[in-house]
Amino acid sequence: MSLLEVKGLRRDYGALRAVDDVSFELDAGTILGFIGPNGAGKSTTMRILATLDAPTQGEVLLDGRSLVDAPDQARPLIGYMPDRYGTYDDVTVWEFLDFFARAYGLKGALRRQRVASVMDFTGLHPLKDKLTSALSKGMKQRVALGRTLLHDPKLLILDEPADGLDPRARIELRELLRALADQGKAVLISSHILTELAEICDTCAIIEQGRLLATGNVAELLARSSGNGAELLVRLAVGAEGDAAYARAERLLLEQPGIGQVTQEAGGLRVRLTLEPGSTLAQVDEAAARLLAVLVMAGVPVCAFSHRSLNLEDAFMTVTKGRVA
Ligand SMILES: Nc1ncnc2c1ncn2[C@@H]1O[C@H](COP(=O)(O)OP(=O)(O)OP(=O)(O)O)[C@@H](O)[C@H]1O
Repeated sequence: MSLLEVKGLRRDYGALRAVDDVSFELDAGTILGFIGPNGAGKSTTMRILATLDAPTQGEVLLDGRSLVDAPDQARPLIGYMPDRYGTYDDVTVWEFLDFFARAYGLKGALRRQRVASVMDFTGLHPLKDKLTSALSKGMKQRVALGRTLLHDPKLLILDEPADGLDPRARIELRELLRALADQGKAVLISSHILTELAEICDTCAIIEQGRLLATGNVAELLARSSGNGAELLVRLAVGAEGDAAYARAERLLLEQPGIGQVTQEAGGLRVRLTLEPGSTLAQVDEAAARLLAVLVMAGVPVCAFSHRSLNLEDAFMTVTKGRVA
């Protein structure tokens, strides 16, 4: 049995169906990325899972018990970080965490121990006497994450926690989330930053206009949505031949197996290579090498050739059509 089971969740706001028949499961010790464009229904779903809103229809089981019927019993198991979190300006980091630890009902030595352990885990100890207003965005976000951990919840629901963070703070957040999953927590994280989620998550769920379009691990999503493949960039030293060299290269490429699309751009040719679903990265590399050999042996003046494997962003763009509720 999964820690979290979401079954046929629906949320209507008047005539608008913000969440439409959403079902998924999340196991302890795993991270699920919830991906979707603006207005897709991510925050609405997360608010329901955090017991801050009730579904129009559907069921959510947390540790086997209905979160919809008994939200009070579920709350101690849940840590929720909304997309807009506040920190009070005139309190220190320690005061902020201690205040919320009291709100969670933690008392005496246990409270002190939980606040200290959360500050250790999030690396906030050196900043404990600093005013939260004086912290950087990355550090404020750590304080907010620390707040959600004080009562040691089993399920973490984090709504766009990486939004607005610089690359270093994102990497640090990623490491913290992985450590939390290793401790056995189930983590649900939403984001627009698709490539970030690919590195962070065990599985992903793509949502658009309230409906789940695809779920699975990143490799499965790729295989299902676009097939394994790569995008090649080919630049030519055209010399006297001019644009005819590009036309020649394009014709040659389109004759090769697995080439679905070739577009000419200012920087060269952008080529979509699609392999059998389930192909390995090594097979993608080999196919790219074969194409380069074909071009060179045909006398095409290739001066730059690069390829990148398709990633979650490509899967997302293929699966969603850019529709926003
Ligand atoms: N309280 C509300 N009343 C009416 N409509 C709402 C309410 N909350 C959300 N919506 C609508 O429900 C849809 C889903 O919104 P939601 O905030 O869940 O999307 P999201 O995927 O989190 O988007 P974003 O990435 O922009 O935060 C949107 O069309 C939104 O306008």
